[in-house]
Amino acid sequence: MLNLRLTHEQLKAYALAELETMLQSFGKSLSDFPPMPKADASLVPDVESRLIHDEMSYNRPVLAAQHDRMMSTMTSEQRNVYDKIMTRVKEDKPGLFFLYGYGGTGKTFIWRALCAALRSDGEIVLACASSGIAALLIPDGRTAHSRFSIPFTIDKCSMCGVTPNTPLASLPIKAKLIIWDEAPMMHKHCFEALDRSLRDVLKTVDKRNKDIPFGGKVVVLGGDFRQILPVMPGSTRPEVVNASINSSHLWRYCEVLTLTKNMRLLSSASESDIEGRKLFSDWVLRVGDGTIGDGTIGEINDVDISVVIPSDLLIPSSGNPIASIVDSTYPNLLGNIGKVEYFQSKAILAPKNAIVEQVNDYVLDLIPGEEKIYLSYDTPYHKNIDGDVVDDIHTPEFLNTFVASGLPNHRLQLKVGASVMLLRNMDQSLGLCNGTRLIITKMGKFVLEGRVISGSNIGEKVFIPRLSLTPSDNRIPFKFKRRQFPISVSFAMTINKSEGQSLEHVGVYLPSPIFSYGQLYVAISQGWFKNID
Ligand SMILES: Nc1ncnc2c1ncn2[C@@H]1O[C@H](COP(=O)(O)OP(=O)(O)OP(=O)(O)O)[C@@H](O)[C@H]1O
Repeated sequence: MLNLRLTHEQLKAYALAELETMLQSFGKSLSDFPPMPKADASLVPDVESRLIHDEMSYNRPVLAAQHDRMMSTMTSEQRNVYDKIMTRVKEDKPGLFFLYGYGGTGKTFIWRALCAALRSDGEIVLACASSGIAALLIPDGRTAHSRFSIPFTIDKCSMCGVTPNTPLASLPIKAKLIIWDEAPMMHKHCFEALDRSLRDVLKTVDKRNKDIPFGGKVVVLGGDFRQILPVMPGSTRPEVVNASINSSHLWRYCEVLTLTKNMRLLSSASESDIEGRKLFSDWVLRVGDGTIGDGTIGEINDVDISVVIPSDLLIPSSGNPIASIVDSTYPNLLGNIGKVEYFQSKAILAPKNAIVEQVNDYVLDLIPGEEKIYLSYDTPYHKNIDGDVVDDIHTPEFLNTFVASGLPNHRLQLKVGASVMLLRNMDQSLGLCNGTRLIITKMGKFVLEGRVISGSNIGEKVFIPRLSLTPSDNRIPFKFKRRQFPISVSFAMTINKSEGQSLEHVGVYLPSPIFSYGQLYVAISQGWFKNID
């Protein structure tokens, strides 16, 4: 195609067709975004056959070989789980499972084995996870929201964007298995919305499906309830518990499968290492179970308690606690600036954003080189939440002061070599999800260049543009847009943000009490050993 010459009009037509193709795979169309022009229908491939083709175009012999390898190392406990799920799929019977296991027990290993088994046979598996960062670990995993078009504002009557007799409906109809990892962190209404939508879609195949959970599909949820439950700002503990999947009416149909053997521990080389890791891992589990602290067990731990951290895990402070935790977590920092493998597995975790910012500012000051400050452009929406009242009473200066979860700060301070984290899902195929970490390699005026240090595309060079973002925090009573790079500096991060990150060398900085056992568990279970020198 060296001599291919396209006119401006032809280029425009192909670009619109490409955009329409992408939008259709998310159940949307250019016509949903006026005043965008429409695409020429003859240039847009049939969406249904394309979606099916995409889910079946795997290298089947390669997957079959991968599957054989995995089966040969599977433990008997894992084999039991695998067989239960595969038998249900082969029998073509409905099934709802929950695969429960703490970090390192091989849940992802099971997802990979199931995907390889079915895809190498030409079957469709829809694999997703609650967060983008966990979705990257599953082969062709997507976030649950994008996979099933789950609405972001959800209630007990919500439905997903997958509706009967639409191209998107063809995928769940043909799928043999649906996998949903990190289920405990998602609100039960998301699962219930999918349940209702699948019943609706699958009743077009057989009327009886409307009375069967998830329309009769085999659905496997997975995760660890010790970790952080759905994040609901301003909610009480009972409200959060009531929002989690095991409080849903669907839970009574769920068969719980359990993995208990920590496979990450067992990959150790020496006996003494294994012993040390086991002791540490037992302590972590006792924190997760709430059976540690003040010598009490169970219910009493509902109130404020103090957990004694073993003295060999504590970092002695030289008088400046931030300097001590930075030295301990990032030894020889200046000799390793820009090195992907150095930053890949390290982070400092803290319970609150304000503390995280103090640590990040400290580390940024240590790094040599020019510092750039990027200020956001904040504008009010001209309509407020309730209708069409002009909402210009909020000045840009006032909007600049807002700090909200998932929203980059108005003032972003960066240097080449800084470790940063994406705050939005940008491009799953490039591994750019909410939570992906990068090292900044160039700072342009309109674009940042970085190298990926976490997830599926480690080492890849990527470009990050500015985006217009709206805070999703509904405690802010009006709407505004912030145009800024969707990142935050991530030498240190909040414990909530660290969930799903593959970290091995973690410093936990706790100048103020932690909110919950779940948070402490997530923080300390990130490292696989007391990796503090
Ligand atoms: N049967 C097995 N044979 C070989 N390696 C295994 C096996 N099971 C698990 N592993 C390895 O053990 C490590 C931990 O497993 P995996 O990531 O699947 O656990 P997980 O439960 O998903 O953990 P997390 O919740 O922390 O992501 C991985 O490196 C995985 O490849």
